[in-house]
Amino acid sequence: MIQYLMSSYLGINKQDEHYRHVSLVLIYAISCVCVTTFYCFYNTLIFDYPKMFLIDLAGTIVGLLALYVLLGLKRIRLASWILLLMAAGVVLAVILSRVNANYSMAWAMIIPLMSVFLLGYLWGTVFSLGYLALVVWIARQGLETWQAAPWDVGSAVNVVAIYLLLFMLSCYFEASRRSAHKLLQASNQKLAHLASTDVLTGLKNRRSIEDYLLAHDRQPLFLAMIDVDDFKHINDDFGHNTGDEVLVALAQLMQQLVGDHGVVGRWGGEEFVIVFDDSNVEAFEALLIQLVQGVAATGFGVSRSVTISVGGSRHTGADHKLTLRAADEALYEVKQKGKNGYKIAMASA
Ligand SMILES: Nc1nc2c(ncn2[C@@H]2O[C@H](COP(=O)(O)OP(=O)(O)OP(=O)(O)O)[C@@H](O)[C@H]2O)c(=O)[nH]1
Repeated sequence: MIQYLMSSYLGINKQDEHYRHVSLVLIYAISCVCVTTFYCFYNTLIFDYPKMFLIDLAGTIVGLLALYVLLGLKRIRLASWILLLMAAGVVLAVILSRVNANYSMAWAMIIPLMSVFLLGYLWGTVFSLGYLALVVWIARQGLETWQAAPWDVGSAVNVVAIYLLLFMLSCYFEASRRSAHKLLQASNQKLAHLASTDVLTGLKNRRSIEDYLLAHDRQPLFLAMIDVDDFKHINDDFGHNTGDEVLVALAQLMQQLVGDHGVVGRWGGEEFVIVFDDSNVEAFEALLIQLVQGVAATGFGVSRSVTISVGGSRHTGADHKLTLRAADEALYEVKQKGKNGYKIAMASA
């Protein structure tokens, strides 16, 4: 339910940096409403206590207000403040009530935890320390609640020490939560990069190119399939490592020629693909000529000419697999006709 409310009202999902913080605020607001509503019934139907009923009713109203501010107005910080002030008020009421002499101060200990979790370090610290000062001041006034544990130096030191310890613990957990989230985000980014990049050339890989085509399914584009001619001979004559170096150099050259007019990817083996971000066929054809001539004119450090065959097709967004097939068929025709050339398929997909 929490997940559903968070994603539909606030657009926050589990990967979001603020997920844990906001879910805590939401859980807290819902719990407040549930508990105070239960006590509203309890203090009327089971144990008739009109004064407490009114207090419980006020708690329910404040809880609902916090929920509205959080989910309706999307004001997370304001909702956090409302909830924290409500908790601080309840704790003060407990401390000031004469009947709670034995344990009244114990309740103050939830404030440093709640303030850091709900408001973050800065305001959590300000609120927490301000509240500690208020509690100490109340204790110093006597107020007839402290006879059971007199407010002497010893008790003051102990209360302050426990309070600060809880405050530091909450800061520690908040810090570790944030750094764990940062690490997770960094490793997710790294994984996403690895999953979409070709290890040898650093170009986009096949999956990434297909995602790119799917993401541009409404925009007319051109696509080119490129195959290095007789690459097997380069490997056979100069070795696999040199073959790799040629592929890397080819990737760089193609990226340089395409520039920011499109994206270059490695389809697999000695096959590359270019998605040309323009619907102008003349510009696309000019690029293919540049590619074929540019590769043929480059040395690549091997005593053998390196050439490419290119098949192009228009992608209108219908089905990128059809576009790829059309480009592949055009490429096959170039290979059949003697390689080192290009062809643009007439049919478009
Ligand atoms: N060095 C290197 N070679 C690769 C890599 N991937 C595929 N190859 C080689 O590329 C060659 C492709 O050979 P073929 O499919 O016969 O194609 P080709 O020799 O280019 O011939 P045509 O396509 O007809 O021009 C094979 O020898 C593969 O081993 C790679 O990452 N590095």
